[in-house]
Amino acid sequence: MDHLNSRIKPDAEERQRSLHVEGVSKTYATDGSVEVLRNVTFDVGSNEIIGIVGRSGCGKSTLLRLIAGLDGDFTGRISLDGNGILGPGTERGVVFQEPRLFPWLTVEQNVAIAVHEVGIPKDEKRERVARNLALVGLTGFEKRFPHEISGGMAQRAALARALTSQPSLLLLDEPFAALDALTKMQMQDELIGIWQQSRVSIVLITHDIEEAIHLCDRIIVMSPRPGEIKSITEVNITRPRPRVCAASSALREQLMADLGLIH
Ligand SMILES: Nc1ncnc2c1ncn2[C@@H]1O[C@H](COP(=O)(O)OP(=O)(O)OP(=O)(O)O)[C@@H](O)[C@H]1O
Repeated sequence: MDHLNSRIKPDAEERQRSLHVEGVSKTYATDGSVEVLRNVTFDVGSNEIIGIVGRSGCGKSTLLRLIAGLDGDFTGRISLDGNGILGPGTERGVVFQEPRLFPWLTVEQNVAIAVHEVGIPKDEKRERVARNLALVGLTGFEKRFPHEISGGMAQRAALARALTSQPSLLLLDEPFAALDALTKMQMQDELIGIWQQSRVSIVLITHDIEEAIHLCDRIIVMSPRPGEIKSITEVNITRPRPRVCAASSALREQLMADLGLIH
């Protein structure tokens, strides 16, 4: 990893490792051979929020799908808490850009899906669903159907569902991209509150540099064709983070340069 600048090198020894991604490469065989990821290596520490930013098509969603266990066709190694990832599992919660709620189920039933198959007593299931709905601010909306709530509330329900299986890692694929600017900022702050309470590790994929700076402990910039890690940058801004400050402006400029948007 010599190409990574020392200012941005993660201090892996000091972090209790949660997710370990090592030398991951991925080629899609559809329509010829497309190399989407090349030799991607990074760690996510316990309770850490890692952001992944990169231009459209650089393989961010593909990488998230591999970590989620939705696609096992890759080379390299991905492990969580020392266990190799062989498929989807309850220790990983995933939230996509769209909430993906079942329209015929209530908010509460949609969230309960996460613990449907898990062998835990009914009372505990009910308690977990209620606790996570409260955590995302949806207490009182349990009986509503998805068409009876706003986009922000639907995304909160998706977050509650992802948290209800008590994952050690949350995988968020542009979770706020479809929301209006004000709801998005509110949800970002709420996510920090949820993270502080649940102490889950988070991998956040985003197009939004400001969002990455506001939320993440470290930010990975990926370069396209094939998707490779260009830089990993530590965000040294104390929480609660101001939306605008000298440090965030400097970081924004650096990330834009890493993305090739400015020279
Ligand atoms: N199932 C597939 N078969 C073939 N090629 C694919 C498949 N899925 C994705 N790709 C290609 O892989 C590349 C990376 O796609 P991916 O969705 O991972 O990128 P991304 O960085 O998440 O993009 P965006 O920011 O636009 O969501 C793209 O060129 C895409 O066309």
